[in-house]
Amino acid sequence: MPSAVKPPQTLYDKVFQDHIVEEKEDGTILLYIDRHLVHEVTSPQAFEGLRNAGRKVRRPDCTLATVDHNIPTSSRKNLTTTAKFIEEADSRTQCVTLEENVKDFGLTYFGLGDKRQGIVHIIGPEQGFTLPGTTVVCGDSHTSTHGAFGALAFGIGTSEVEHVLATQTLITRRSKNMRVQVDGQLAPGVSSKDIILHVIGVIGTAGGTGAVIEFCGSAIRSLSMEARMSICNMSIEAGARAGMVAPDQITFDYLKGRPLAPKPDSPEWKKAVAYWSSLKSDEDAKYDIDVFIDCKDIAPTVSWGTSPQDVVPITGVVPGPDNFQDENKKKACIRALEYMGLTPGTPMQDITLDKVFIGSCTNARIEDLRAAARVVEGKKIAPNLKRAMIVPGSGLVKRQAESEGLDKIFTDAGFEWREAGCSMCLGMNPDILSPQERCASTSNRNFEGRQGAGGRTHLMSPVMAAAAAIVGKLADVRKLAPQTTSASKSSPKVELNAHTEDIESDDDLDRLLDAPADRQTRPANSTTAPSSGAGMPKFTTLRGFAAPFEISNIDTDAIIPKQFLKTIKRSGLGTALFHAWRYIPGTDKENPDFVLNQEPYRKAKILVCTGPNFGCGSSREHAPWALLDFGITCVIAPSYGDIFFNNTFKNGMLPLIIPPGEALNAIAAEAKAGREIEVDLPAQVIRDAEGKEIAKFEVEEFRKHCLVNGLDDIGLTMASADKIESFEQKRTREWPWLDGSGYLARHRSGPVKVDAVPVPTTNRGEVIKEPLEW
Ligand SMILES: CC(C)[C@H](C(=O)O)[C@@H](O)C(=O)O
Ligand code: SF4
Repeated sequence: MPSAVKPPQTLYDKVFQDHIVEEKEDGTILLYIDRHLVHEVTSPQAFEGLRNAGRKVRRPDCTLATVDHNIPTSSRKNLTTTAKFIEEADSRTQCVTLEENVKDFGLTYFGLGDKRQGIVHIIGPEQGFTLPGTTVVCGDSHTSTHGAFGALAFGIGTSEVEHVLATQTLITRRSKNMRVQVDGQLAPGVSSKDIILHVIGVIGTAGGTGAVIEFCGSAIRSLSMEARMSICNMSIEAGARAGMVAPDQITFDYLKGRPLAPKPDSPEWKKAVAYWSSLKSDEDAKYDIDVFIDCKDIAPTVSWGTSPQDVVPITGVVPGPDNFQDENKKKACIRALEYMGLTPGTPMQDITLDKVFIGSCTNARIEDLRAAARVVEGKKIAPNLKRAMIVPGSGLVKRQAESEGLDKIFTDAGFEWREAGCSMCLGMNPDILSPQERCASTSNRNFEGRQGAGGRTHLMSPVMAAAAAIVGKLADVRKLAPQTTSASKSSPKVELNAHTEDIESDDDLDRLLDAPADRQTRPANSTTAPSSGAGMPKFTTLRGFAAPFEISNIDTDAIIPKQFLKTIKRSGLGTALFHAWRYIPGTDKENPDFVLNQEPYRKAKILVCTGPNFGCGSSREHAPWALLDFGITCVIAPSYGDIFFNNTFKNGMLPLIIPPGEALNAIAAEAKAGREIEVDLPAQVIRDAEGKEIAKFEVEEFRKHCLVNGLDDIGLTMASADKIESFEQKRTREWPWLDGSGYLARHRSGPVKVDAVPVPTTNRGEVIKEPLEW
């Protein structure tokens, strides 16, 4: 008798299914997390929460931490300690706090003095920490990058960081399945960055909302891992929860020999490859959304506006409001043109630049630097440029590039050659744009003020940024380097060898990686900041003024700009809320035109947005913290960025989805008239000031239950400890390579030796001589 036929599954379905610890009837799922990456910006409040509740990190062996966002990218020649090296006080505090936390909780950490340090989404894959079929999370929206390995990887907020640290699980629900199939051959000068910019141009920044995108098709299959990572990286800009690519031989070749991957050709490696090979979508698998793209329609692409969907081919012109049908889009276009200082109809190639930035977790891998260097070689950057920077994604990328002489090509051309970090991608460190400066950037976000208050960002690929640097304007790389074939088409070898720098003995390893176990139970610091350990405030009925907003795609950079992310507390962010809009630029004077500076909205408890996609972009939980601190506990909008949506619930706030139409208009009308409204969560209705019902709303049962009762997620999950434990036993049996066996084994009795340290070689196979000292 044939066994019961299983319905066809997608890649996402398979990985998700293999991580379910517990499933409730209402669809709430406790999901096991295999890999947790941690950085300095989104973790301090999470560790503080653990301390306050006297909790430990459940799986230090599955957790890897580094500093990347805040650090200067200047030379580290004179580095002695982080505390002395970082001049800016708040940045220093965040980095030093992470150092204390990794020591106290016994975590593996790549600090400033470690050549493996780098952007969190670059070091995970580089070390083989990211593996196919795993669940990977980080308090960072671009965690989607790791989906390139066939991992289910997504960004989370700080409350969820704390949840994962404490329980190694997350409470979640199934996402929709979306397929983006890209077929054909990429034309010369066109790379994976152009694919993803083009896709976002087609589907929009809310196109992937609520979905996990599987990228497939002949063009995707031909891409290297680096190129696939650039695509999955920007799934978040397409509004998706995550992006994934089915693992294949290219994936396995990339992973072979990485320190944290199973040892090459061992029985474990073979077992892992067999499992990884099964992670393909079944032929008849169903997708909720399907998008087909033909490579012949993709040209080198650049952004013109302040949203990643504002893209045109480099041969195009700046669009105007007449190019859009939708009223929201017309308004967004007018606003973007004004911010960007552009006139409709201007040829893109006539736009003059001030700065060029080649870096970020999208495009700072070795392949990106090689491609850019090919365009730049033997040329000089244009004299009108004030600054052109290359910021490698990790210390290892930097070393590899230097061993190939790429640094020389760049510096000869007039570029600065920097140390690894996030740098001008978001400018939390000193690398920023001045107001009105215009930058060609290989990063992923062109939001207002993203690279510096008033700064203007144009997104593009590394070869296009390199071409722009030479010309001094946005430029078509095909004119400059007609032979440039897409680097992304080349099938990769393991060229960037992973090192275990400075570890020569077991003692070194202990020094670097292991904190004594007793440190983990350090008593709680006293603090007034709320944390999940302290429980959540209850939400039942809320009556108050609602502030009306008509803007689309209000991103979390706008809700709270980067300069306010340097806090290690959750409180006190109310004055920073909508900072760039709320105050006259460069002053602390209120902008009288901004709604929250007007009566009665200074006392608003609710925010009503008639445009879609509220809270898109970064995972910063500082956005709900700022709203909360201002006094806003409920947001009403047609749709949300996924991570922001989650983050609000974790803070006892209610984000309501009300589709465009009569009900939303009625709420907005009450808001604009300055009349109070009432949000009744138990009854799921909204009433006007007279008590007349003006809208009904849906809310997930479990979330409602937690809000109404003020329940703490972590406490709830801890009650399922036995289920987590038995899931872990199964995991050890079926996927033994997932118990951290590299730097910090879970059940180690003595120091762990790091196996599989390959000899570093250049792309021509020549052995690199050690050491390249700073
Ligand atoms: C700081 C962090 C929360 C943020 C993110 O989640 O994306 C950052 O990496 C960004 O790119 O804006
Ligand atoms: S998007 Fe930019 S700031 Fe965010 S992790 Fe990547 S490099 Fe860092």
